[in-house]
Amino acid sequence: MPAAAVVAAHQLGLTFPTADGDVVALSDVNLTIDKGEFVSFIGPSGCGKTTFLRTIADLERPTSGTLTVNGQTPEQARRSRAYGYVFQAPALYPWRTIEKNVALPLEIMGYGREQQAERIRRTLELVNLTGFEKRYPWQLSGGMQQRASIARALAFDADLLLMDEPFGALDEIVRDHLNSELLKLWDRTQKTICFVTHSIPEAVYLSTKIVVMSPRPGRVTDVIVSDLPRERPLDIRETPEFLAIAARVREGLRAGHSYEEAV
Ligand SMILES: Nc1ncnc2c1ncn2[C@@H]1O[C@H](COP(=O)(O)OP(=O)(O)OP(=O)(O)O)[C@@H](O)[C@H]1O
Repeated sequence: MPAAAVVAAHQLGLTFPTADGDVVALSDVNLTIDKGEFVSFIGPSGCGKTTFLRTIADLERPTSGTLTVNGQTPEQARRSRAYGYVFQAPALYPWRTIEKNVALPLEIMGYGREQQAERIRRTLELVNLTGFEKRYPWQLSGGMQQRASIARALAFDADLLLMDEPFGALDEIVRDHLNSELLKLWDRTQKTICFVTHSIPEAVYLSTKIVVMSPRPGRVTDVIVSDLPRERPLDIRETPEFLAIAARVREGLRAGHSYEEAV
């Protein structure tokens, strides 16, 4: 029997009631994410990217359809610590050192001191922050802080990593560097990654699957499976294969009339 999909959405809908009427954040979303995939969600502001991630994380409840995470309800998956979450801002505690920030979920989950130390060592090594254990967040660059928050999300070995525009606030050179590091990390750890972005090149560079979304109502307008090789040097972005996928993403965004509508 094939293993259950890591994420399976079927006719998923989520409507927020507001003072100005209902906001349909997600409408009829059908999507399957298998183990080891790197899936990017791209689309203009308000198309439901964050809401979809938050629904996987059980931070929002669907109002119609179904969503399973590792074959379980999002609530069961949350209780079994199925995922790590990385936010746009690093969200590190300024009064804690880097190692103490990474230790936080481990403390909450009751890991012993030795196990904590081992996991901190391993995850800081994965994000190339060995040697920075005793530093405070403000002593690190923005890119390093974001790597520390990725380490924190990886510390308890969740197989699923949810990343909401983790590099959106960083300059392009740092972002390029972190993108190629993230791909290596993904390759080494075999995690399943859901990644929200506004950047077409970032989505194409990172993903095995690109989910194009459109607002009002928030919906999926295209799902593009990438046939780029797993090994991706940064200059792959100049190849015809890469540009063809980028063109299809752009086309999908245009087809949703995303940028023509008045806000
Ligand atoms: N708690 C809430 N209450 C009411 N409306 C909400 C709530 N959360 C999100 N929305 C609305 O749902 C829609 C989808 O929001 P969401 O944040 O998922 O979009 P997004 O694609 O992630 O946008 P961005 O790129 O700006 O982060 C938007 O219209 C938003 O205003």
